[in-house]
Amino acid sequence: MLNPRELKSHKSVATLSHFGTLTSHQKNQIHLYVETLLQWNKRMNLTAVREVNEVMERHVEDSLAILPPLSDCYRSHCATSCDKLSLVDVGTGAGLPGVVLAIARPEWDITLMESMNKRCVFLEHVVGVVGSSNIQIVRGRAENLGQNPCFREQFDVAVARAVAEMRILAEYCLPLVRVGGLFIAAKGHDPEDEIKKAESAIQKVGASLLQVCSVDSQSPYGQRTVAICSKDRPTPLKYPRDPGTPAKEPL
Ligand SMILES: C[S@@+](CC[C@H](N)C(=O)[O-])C[C@H]1O[C@@H](n2cnc3c(N)ncnc32)[C@H](O)[C@@H]1O
Repeated sequence: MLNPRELKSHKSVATLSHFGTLTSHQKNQIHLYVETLLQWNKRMNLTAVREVNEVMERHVEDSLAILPPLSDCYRSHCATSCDKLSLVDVGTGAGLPGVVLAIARPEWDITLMESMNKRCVFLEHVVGVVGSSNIQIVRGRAENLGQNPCFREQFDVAVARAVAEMRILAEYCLPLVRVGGLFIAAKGHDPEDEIKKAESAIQKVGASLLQVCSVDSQSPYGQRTVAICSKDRPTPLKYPRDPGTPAKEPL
């Protein structure tokens, strides 16, 4: 079993700037999460990353790096504090960034949305191991859940990381966000072309692009950026379209 001392002895932990801001209880929860992820990864495909340090840098830091721009933008754009908010992580996979955000912000209500059953089984297990009571897991496709009144326009914030290109993400995520809320897409370096192509899709689902910001230029795995959209008006009922729509083109 990994313990915090073992992790601290790795050189690269010194560069884990966001992780360093967590309490020791939260760090322990992250260690349990990473350990369980790597154990389960031996028998199911959850991540291509195999080493603890790489999981910490690529996945944990990448997830935590979303928090400063999210909090800043929420405070300024939504004119309210982000002490309490509801957040949905669309296409969470192994729980990224959702589980990490739930650990870092135990006062937020986090919904993990994932279409693959076996990944949801892992999520149920790891949430129990970590002991986070602020997480709910919803199995299904965002396109279907976005038409369900239990989820449609119910969240203050939607996030997505490594799920699809921005045009597609706009249709998956923005119908879930309440008017006045935010959608945050975690992207790699140079997302400008992808974001430009998505402008019309973002507008069609009732939103606008607020900002694209670089969040961590120090990462050894390349620059991280987040694109932030604000939900300005209700999404027209025809969106999101059914995933079975024949020959569906991105918006
Ligand atoms: C490449 S993985 C990325 C997972 C995670 N967000 C991460 O950053 O590691 C994409 C995940 O999104 C899920 N997914 C793709 N399309 C989806 C949809 N329309 N609704 C819900 N989940 C979806 C897939 O099943 C997969 O687990």
